[in-house]
Amino acid sequence: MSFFKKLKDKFSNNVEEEQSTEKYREGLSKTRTGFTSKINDLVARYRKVDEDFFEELEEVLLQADVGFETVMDLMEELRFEVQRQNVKDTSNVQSVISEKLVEIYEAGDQQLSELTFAESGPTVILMVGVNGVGKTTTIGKLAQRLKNEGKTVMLAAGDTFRAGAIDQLDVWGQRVGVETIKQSEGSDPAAVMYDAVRAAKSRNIDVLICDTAGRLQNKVNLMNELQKVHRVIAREIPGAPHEVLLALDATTGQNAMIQAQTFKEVTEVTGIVLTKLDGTAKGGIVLAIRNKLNIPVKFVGLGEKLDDLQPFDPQKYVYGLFAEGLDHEEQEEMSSDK
Ligand SMILES: Nc1nc2c(ncn2[C@@H]2O[C@H](COP(=O)(O)OP(=O)(O)OP(=O)(O)O)[C@@H](O)[C@H]2O)c(=O)[nH]1
Repeated sequence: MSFFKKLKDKFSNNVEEEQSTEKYREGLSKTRTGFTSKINDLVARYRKVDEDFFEELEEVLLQADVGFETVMDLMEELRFEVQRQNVKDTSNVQSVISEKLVEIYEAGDQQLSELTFAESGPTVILMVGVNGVGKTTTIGKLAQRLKNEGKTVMLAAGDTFRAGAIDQLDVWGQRVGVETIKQSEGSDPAAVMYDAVRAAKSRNIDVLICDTAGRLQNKVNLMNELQKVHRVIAREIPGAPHEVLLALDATTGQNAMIQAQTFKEVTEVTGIVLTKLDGTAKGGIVLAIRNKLNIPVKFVGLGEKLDDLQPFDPQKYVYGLFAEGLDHEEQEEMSSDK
């Protein structure tokens, strides 16, 4: 059975999983036009798997922001696998590429993409990231998702620096139907966090999501502010924050990688939310992040709608990358099963 057929089977008995897989397929359509279609061209042009084919494939992967080291690893494994399975025809290479991409992503701990929750009392999620990457939107979407799961949620307007950030978060809170703890613009973010943590505890809130300011201009200031916020939260709830999620804009490519490096240096990032993956043709950045930073991608933004924030799933991701690259035989195999 082909890789795609196995995946499709896995998700087809569950409506939610099927919808989520569909979101990936829709959200990755730009990447498919930019990256997957180039692979399809390559496959059509070469027919035979040889060294020239590998070299061109390497180039396509590099252009999709997959990242140098990941591409090198992938190419080495592909060469090995193609030989082992005696793949001669390029049309069979896609399935091998897909399998390897998932394998590379999943190397190590597979549970990493799940959120960590407190065993008792409020779970605190700290959202960090520079302005404009979609942090506020992500907080709103995440609040909605957690609420749908039956959890009580509260927001903390910790970005007291950027004009309008507090109101913007508050609007999201109202839209989702959760309370936002806030103070006036320019107030101390640590004081907001203190109020919010106390409120979350006294009201038995399950998850408190805290916004923070994302100024990168001054690394020392950023570090001081985040450390102070951390300290205040941890003093009120030992073990908190349970997650520090870094929001990165997928459309900014190499810049996103640099931001991740900087935040990694100033705070302990536990997961990445990769926003606007639907807005880039270079969706390979997911793999580069995993390989280069060794921080799990926990969520991906696949559009502007509330339910477009999806937990990251490497299998659905790879399905989204190649969804329309299935050959005729595979498509027929799948539709005859319906
Ligand atoms: N297409 C798409 N747009 C997104 C996604 N996430 C966020 N956006 C959009 O990106 C824009 C900026 O998001 P905001 O949350 O407002 O971010 P911001 O207020 O500029 O800055 P921060 O909150 O500081 O990050 C908004 O128009 C969002 O709708 C996504 O996954 N896909």
